[in-house]
Amino acid sequence: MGALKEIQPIKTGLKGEILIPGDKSVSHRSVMFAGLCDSEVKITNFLHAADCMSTVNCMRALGVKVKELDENTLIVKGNGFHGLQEPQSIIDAGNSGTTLRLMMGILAGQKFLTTFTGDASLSRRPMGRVINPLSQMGANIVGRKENKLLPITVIPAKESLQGIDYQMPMASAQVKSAILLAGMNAEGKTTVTEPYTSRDHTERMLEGFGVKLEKSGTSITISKVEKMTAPKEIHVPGDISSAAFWLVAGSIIEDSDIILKDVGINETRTGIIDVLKAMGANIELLNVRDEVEPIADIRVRYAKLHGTSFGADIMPRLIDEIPIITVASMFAEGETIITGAGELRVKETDRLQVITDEFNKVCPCIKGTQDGLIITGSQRNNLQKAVCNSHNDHRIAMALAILGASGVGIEIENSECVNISYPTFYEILTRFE
Ligand SMILES: O=C(O)C1=C[C@@H](OP(=O)(O)O)[C@@H](O)[C@H](O)C1
Ligand SMILES: C=C(OP(=O)(O)O)C(=O)O
Repeated sequence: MGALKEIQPIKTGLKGEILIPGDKSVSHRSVMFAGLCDSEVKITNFLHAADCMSTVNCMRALGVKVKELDENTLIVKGNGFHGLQEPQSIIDAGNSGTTLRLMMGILAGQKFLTTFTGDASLSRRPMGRVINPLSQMGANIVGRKENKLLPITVIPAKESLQGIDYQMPMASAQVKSAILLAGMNAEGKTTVTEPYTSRDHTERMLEGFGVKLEKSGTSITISKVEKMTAPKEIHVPGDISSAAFWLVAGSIIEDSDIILKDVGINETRTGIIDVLKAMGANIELLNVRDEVEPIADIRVRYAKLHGTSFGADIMPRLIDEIPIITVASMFAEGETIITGAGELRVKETDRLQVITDEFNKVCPCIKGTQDGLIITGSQRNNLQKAVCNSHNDHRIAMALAILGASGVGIEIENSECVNISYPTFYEILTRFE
């Protein structure tokens, strides 16, 4: 059993400012894309967390130089678009689905062999969703359980990859990105179409690297690329998925009035703000500015929340925020009904199952459905101090911590997994105890 962490209830409202650490999705992509260029790229506000370090280690194993100037500043120097080199050993993608799935796309058209492994959680997660379309393009990728699970080996394809027109069965930025990245090494055009638009960091950032994309509705088309041109510097915006914990804490802890600094507000990620506002939250965007991604400071003040309903259409815009939205719903008046969230079953854990199993120990008010949750609210005075298990899922651990801090305290087993996406999370939380 990993570390047990006790979280104390927060007695007064949250006040002051919180600087939100760099976006995980953008951090991954910044190292991957810079590593495909031949000039030095400086990456600032890089998220120094375990998942992004899996990507750094992976790119290093492929011959890319990554220097850490300090914890959050990297200098990346690749060997050009055709300059990746065969790794000398197996690459460990750790806990990171984004690392593994996007790298499969980058490696599908390479002329050398790469084998991946990962931790127990990643070894359970479905990889057929990427291996199938890449195989249709001519890639030769093998894995356990009929090419569905880690360990996975990307074998050099006998012939060049061919573009495809692929209708994705689910909205997933990782699947979309893997296909687009493979499409950069494929003959002809590669088109992906999603049921709903997922986060578009890959598309925006590739454009920033001089790659041309055509967009139409939820379809994106890419053609073969010979060279990517790196910007000199990439500034990673703050991660709204990390800000989400404070958006909810500030909304449900009485007397709170906080400002979350430098948060990315790309509209493919801001579903959490829309849902909290629909629940009556007091959230204001300040100092909105535009870089490669739009950024703002976000002011959040305590408000009386009420229940809401939402489903598949907004899900890709808040996919990682369901655990913390569940906490908000437990404090809101009335019922919250979440549908279209089946993808949560294939994250670091089956998050729908873990939410019902663990949050109900604090207050039995959540019913799991096949693709969602039904939460009975107004539980502020019905919470018990329980010992709950994160199941090594970082977003579950942080949501449990906010649930405890906003109520009567909590003990969290396997608490250290916050290092996957937000290593300073507990440090900031204890500032308010
Ligand atoms: O592309 C990305 O950076 C991510 C996409 C999402 O996964 P899916 O594409 O599997 O939905 C999200 O859950 C994950 O945290 C990061
Ligand atoms: C699902 C997540 O990440 P990944 O798929 O990259 O492991 C997450 O961070 O919640």
